[in-house]
Amino acid sequence: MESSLEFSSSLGSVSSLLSRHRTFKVLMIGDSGVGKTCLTHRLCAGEFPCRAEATIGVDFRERLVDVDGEKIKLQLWDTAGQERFRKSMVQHYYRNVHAVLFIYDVTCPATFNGLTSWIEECRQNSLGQDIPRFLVGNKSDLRDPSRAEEQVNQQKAISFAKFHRMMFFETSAKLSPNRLSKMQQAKNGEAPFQQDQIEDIVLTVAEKLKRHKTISNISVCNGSFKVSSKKGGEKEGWSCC
Ligand SMILES: Nc1nc2c(ncn2[C@@H]2O[C@H](COP(=O)(O)OP(=O)(O)OP(=O)(O)O)[C@@H](O)[C@H]2O)c(=O)[nH]1
Repeated sequence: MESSLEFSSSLGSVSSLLSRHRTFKVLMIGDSGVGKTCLTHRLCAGEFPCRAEATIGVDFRERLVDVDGEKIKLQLWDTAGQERFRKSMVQHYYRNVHAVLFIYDVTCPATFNGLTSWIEECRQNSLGQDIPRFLVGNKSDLRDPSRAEEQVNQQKAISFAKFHRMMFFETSAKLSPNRLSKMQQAKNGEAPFQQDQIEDIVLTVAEKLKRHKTISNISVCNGSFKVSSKKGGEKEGWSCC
């Protein structure tokens, strides 16, 4: 009896070990309105939220990814872009971060120019080039070739990413590349520029984290926790899926 109990308890611990996975904290940062919340939804749940409100404090979503047979959990921290909603949370944002996604809006150069201050804030909180960092230009569905000079030039963004040793993606949290391509082709009669799939971003981040050598102290857990998920006032101009 005793030995069968021992056997079943060791089976239990084996199955609990098998169901375990490494969890990585990934910070989503950038100016207010660039689409951090929508991208987080899209990356984790595969959909564009019908409503988007200003994030207060922080919200997070998780996504389990299989990388070469290993389950990797990405815990995406959707931070507040508005200073008044992030003040008290900054120290929580930067604790035990494994990767950062710097997000800007391709139709709003001010959000691209503002990236240096986000990089500086990371540096001040001891997050430098030693962890994987990614640059993501969002809202590519809103690109209008006839107004190219009012938008963020893709080559400029690529150079910026190279300079800061980041991987670069340009994408849309709202529309899939296939739909975008057809729409853009119909609109301009020209080939659309390369669009990155949302799924490529998820897999690239997970793969980078799995293989990253300098990341130590990675938490292994099955559960999760929540700091705050309050959302603030509705933003003007949000659109429905
Ligand atoms: N067309 C288009 N609109 C988008 C896209 N991503 C987000 N939006 C819209 O942009 C607005 C802001 O999106 P949010 O995700 O709330 O932006 P945020 O960066 O989280 O903003 P804060 O919480 O204030 O930091 C909303 O109206 C969204 O519907 C996109 O890829 N394409």
